[in-house]
Amino acid sequence: MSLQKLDIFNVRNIRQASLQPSPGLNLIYGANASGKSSVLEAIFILGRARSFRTTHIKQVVNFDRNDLIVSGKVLQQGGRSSCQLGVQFDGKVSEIRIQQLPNQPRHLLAYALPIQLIEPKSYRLLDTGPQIRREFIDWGTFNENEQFLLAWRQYKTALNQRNALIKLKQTHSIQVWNNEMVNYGTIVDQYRRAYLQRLEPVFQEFVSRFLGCETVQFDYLSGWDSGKGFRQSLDDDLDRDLRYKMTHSGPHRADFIVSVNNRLAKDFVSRGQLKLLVLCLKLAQVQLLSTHQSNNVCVLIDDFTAELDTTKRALLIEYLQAMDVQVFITATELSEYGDLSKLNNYKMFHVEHGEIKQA
Ligand SMILES: Nc1ncnc2c1ncn2[C@@H]1O[C@H](COP(=O)(O)OP(=O)(O)OP(=O)(O)O)[C@@H](O)[C@H]1O
Repeated sequence: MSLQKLDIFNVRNIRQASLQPSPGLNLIYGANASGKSSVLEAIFILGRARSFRTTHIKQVVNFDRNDLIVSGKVLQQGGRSSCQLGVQFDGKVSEIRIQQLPNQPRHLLAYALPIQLIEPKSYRLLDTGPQIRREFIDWGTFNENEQFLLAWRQYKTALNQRNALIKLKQTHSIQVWNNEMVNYGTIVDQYRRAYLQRLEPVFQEFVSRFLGCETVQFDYLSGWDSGKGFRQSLDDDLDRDLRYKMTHSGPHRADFIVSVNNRLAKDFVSRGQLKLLVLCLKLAQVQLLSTHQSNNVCVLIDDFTAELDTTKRALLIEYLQAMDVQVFITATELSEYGDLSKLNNYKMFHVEHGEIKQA
């Protein structure tokens, strides 16, 4: 998969731009506030129908306009087929078009253009609550296996029904939803565990390259008391659930822990190491997916590498090239990535006051 053409209208300070990116590395460079991150934001919108910088896409629309459009052509199956994608926001609602068909669901967009984003806030993956780590596992599991989404949706439906009964304190039919939750929740749990098991050795490889000979380990927490099992936990939790009007046990409360040399990573590694660990986690996901389905991910790296030293930056570029994925990376100076002339398949785009030109 690679984005062969990208058209942007009214995304932040970019009024209109058209790019034909390289299927390999794309370096987006320019001064501060020129619009580099906005290019990445536009690509993210094309793959997710939302922004990664704001919860309200309305803020992304150019100040002087009422709507934004991002469209693009994605080459699939090594260029044997292509798919036309479009996302339009008219100030009130977003519309997704796939192959000119209007009102398409978000998950089809996400499958057509899988995006891995690495940006300054990514370090939160190991530093804040579990929601962001569940999203991390689910991104990988979702892209690897379409069955995961089906199981997850059935689980969410059962959870919502159970929560509705709990709020009304109507417990007579709660077992029906407990059964559904256990059934689909167990499937979700198995997919996630299997995914993390495959990811762990790939992560270890990246950690060895970027951080040295540290030993890393994942521990997945299912979201219920493992000694009791899911069903028993639901039964035992009922009083507490009724009191707090919510279901406390289940894969919606899952988490995973990253340990380095048998210690909880977030509690003892330095800020710089934490960022490198997150980088390794994200690269491991990309590597795993691109082994599974050739050239399958579009990687966006925004303002993340500023804190990496020159050697690590060069290493990053080297691995990204070896993975054969499409990459968009922002930089204020061209020299930040050293001598790029030895690379194959790269293009540079200069951004100035929202105008983008291939350099
Ligand atoms: N809705 C909007 N309409 C028009 N311009 C906007 C809007 N939102 C933000 N801007 C402006 O767009 C410009 C580009 O922002 P962007 O974050 O893309 O720049 P950047 O090149 O990534 O900067 P930096 O290197 O500092 O991160 C900024 O001047 C910003 O103030």
